[in-house]
Amino acid sequence: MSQNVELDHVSHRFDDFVAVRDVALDIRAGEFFSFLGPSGCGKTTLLRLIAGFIEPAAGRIRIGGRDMHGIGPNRRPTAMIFQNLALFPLMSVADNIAFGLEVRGVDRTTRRRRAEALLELIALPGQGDKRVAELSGGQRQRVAIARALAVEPAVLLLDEPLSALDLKLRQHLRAELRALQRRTGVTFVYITHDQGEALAMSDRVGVMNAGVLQQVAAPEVVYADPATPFVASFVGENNRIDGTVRHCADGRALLDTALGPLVGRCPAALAAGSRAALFVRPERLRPDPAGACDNRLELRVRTRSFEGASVQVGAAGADGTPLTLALGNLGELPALAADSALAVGFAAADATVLAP
Ligand SMILES: Nc1ncnc2c1ncn2[C@@H]1O[C@H](COP(=O)(O)OP(=O)(O)OP(=O)(O)O)[C@@H](O)[C@H]1O
Repeated sequence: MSQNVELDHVSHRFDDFVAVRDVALDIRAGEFFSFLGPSGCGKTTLLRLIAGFIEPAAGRIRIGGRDMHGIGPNRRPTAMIFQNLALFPLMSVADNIAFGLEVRGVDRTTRRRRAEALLELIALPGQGDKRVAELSGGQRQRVAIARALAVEPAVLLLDEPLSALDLKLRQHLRAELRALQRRTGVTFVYITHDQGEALAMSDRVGVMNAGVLQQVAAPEVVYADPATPFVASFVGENNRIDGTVRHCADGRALLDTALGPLVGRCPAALAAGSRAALFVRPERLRPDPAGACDNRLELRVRTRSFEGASVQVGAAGADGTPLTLALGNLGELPALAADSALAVGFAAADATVLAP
């Protein structure tokens, strides 16, 4: 059974330092939710607040509608998986998985049965008698997840559980973790500084910076419709062009920039004369010699790097503003010699204009 997690204006401070600032959010029952943000932004603190290792300085946390104030970690319907898995290396895999059940006084036969069912779930059937020390990194990861699921938590809290693994394995386990979450229906609250991980696995992502939750939305929305300049820059590659608002109406803003006038979508109204930044993704810029797009930039090529599926082009405007283009490797690629002129265009609908 899964439950929702309600963060009702939660704040936390360490002495004078505010680590989590007024976070208000309802994580839905059965959702895969990720908190994404740079190191030190308060993700772990938030997870520890939900787990009950620390109590919020202000605000309330409710799980399944129940106020968690004063309820210790082992009495909450949560289980947590840490970065360093803290498995017992010399114990068998089955005993590791059943450890939490043993602590709760569950009898041996039930423990064994439950461990075997979980070994099936994590695709390690019949491996219960192996020692943890005999398993690969990825297998240990799955055992740690099985151990956390053994006590049937309503909410599983995961603190960067893949960060110690190599890239290939991490990518493989992303898909597995996602499938496991779907199969069990348990609410997953995942924290990571890896945006690829958060985007690939989550139903919704909460992007954090300096203790503040900046945006909560589906991965596609966070990528295509960033709510703040921080989200626009932190999630994926982005080009930023600063300027002054000439006018803003009907969700569109015209910006005067050193690269000429540019138009983009603006999610929030901007006052004429105010400073703003236009963001456009590298894959949304394309060579546009005929000037067919809403926006046109006259650039000079600086670098060209062939990356297999795409070619990354580093370029700059007359004022030195750096821009990156990602051209899909779909046909003949332009030669783009260093220092050659390059006219680039993009659609207004593909650019977001935000107040700094
Ligand atoms: N026990 C503590 N005492 C004092 N300051 C702390 C304590 N725990 C965390 N902090 C501070 O609070 C801020 C948030 O820390 P937190 O561990 O939540 O960040 P994080 O986003 O999880 O970072 P990372 O990805 O590096 O783990 C940091 O600036 C950190 O130095």
